[in-house]
Amino acid sequence: MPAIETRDLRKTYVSHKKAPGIMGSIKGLVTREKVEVEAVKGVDLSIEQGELVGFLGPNGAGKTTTLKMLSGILYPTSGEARVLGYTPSDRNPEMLRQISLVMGNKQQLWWDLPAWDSFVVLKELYEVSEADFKRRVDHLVEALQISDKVNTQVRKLSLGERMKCELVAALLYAPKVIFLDEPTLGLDVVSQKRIREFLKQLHQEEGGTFLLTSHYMQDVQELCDRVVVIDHGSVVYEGTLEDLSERFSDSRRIRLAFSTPVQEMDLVRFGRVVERSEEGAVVEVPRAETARATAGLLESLPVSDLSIESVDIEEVIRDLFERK
Ligand SMILES: Nc1ncnc2c1ncn2[C@@H]1O[C@H](COP(=O)(O)OP(=O)(O)OP(=O)(O)O)[C@@H](O)[C@H]1O
Repeated sequence: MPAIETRDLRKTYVSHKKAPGIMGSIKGLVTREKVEVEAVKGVDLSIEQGELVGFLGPNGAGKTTTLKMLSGILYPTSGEARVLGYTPSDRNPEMLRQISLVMGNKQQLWWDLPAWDSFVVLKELYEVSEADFKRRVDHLVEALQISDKVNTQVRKLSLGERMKCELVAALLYAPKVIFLDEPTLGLDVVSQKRIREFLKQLHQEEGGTFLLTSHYMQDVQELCDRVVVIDHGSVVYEGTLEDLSERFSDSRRIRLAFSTPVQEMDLVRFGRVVERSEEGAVVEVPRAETARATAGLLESLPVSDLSIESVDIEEVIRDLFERK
């Protein structure tokens, strides 16, 4: 049985538009214009236990809405969702004890208390035994290198330190399914890297099921075996990042090393020059032209080494979203 499964999952938000000003408020008491936003439009997902899947999409694609439906925060408008065999919107306590949602832009820790106090409250809420709590928190705090921070008021912590404490809070009851919505949002590169390494280690050690959204492609590249791309509420791709690049990239990059310097004008006839130095260059060519351009470069220039690369995955995804 997959850990996460959805069939034709849909969510339409309904709100009411109010005209500006006092007159608008008064008018709104009598007539209100209804506005509907179809945030998720028939999403089918199947994620096996132990998978670490990246959930990608541009702003407003419907990622957070999907994660909220999967964690039982929002009711779907229609369709089905199953997480560990439970229907999330039933909010069965057994399911809630086995899942966790971490949101980079929301916090569950009390602002005015040290993180440790929040951990203790969560321990009671999730009925974690004293021994398990101690073992688990010690392990998480050490892995995230925040042992000297957990007794400081949360509002005095840096963004990265706070996020690490949030992760401890979300994981202290050892959930089996973890939804991570932008866990590295706004963090400096060092904290981002630490969190990535931590998640990788946690996944290796415990083999939980992770569904991760991130706008940082490095998070996705380093962590996820598989990605699901959503746009305007619908899934537009499901598979590996390599296949995504194969399918949606129309070009290839030819990386060259030269035995003697080569001028830019000698390169432009083969394709777009992306980089050039005394020692080498990178030329981007249409995918169908790769063989011809490679042969031409080898024949006419002092090439000492050559390799063909796919275009950076970040660019492929940006292109994919823009194309849509
Ligand atoms: N409470 C709400 N009421 C009305 N519309 C909403 C509400 N929450 C989200 N939306 C709309 O639903 C759509 C999907 O939003 P959602 O937050 O799920 O996207 P997202 O993919 O997580 O985006 P981002 O990457 O920017 O976080 C957007 O058009 C958004 O404006």
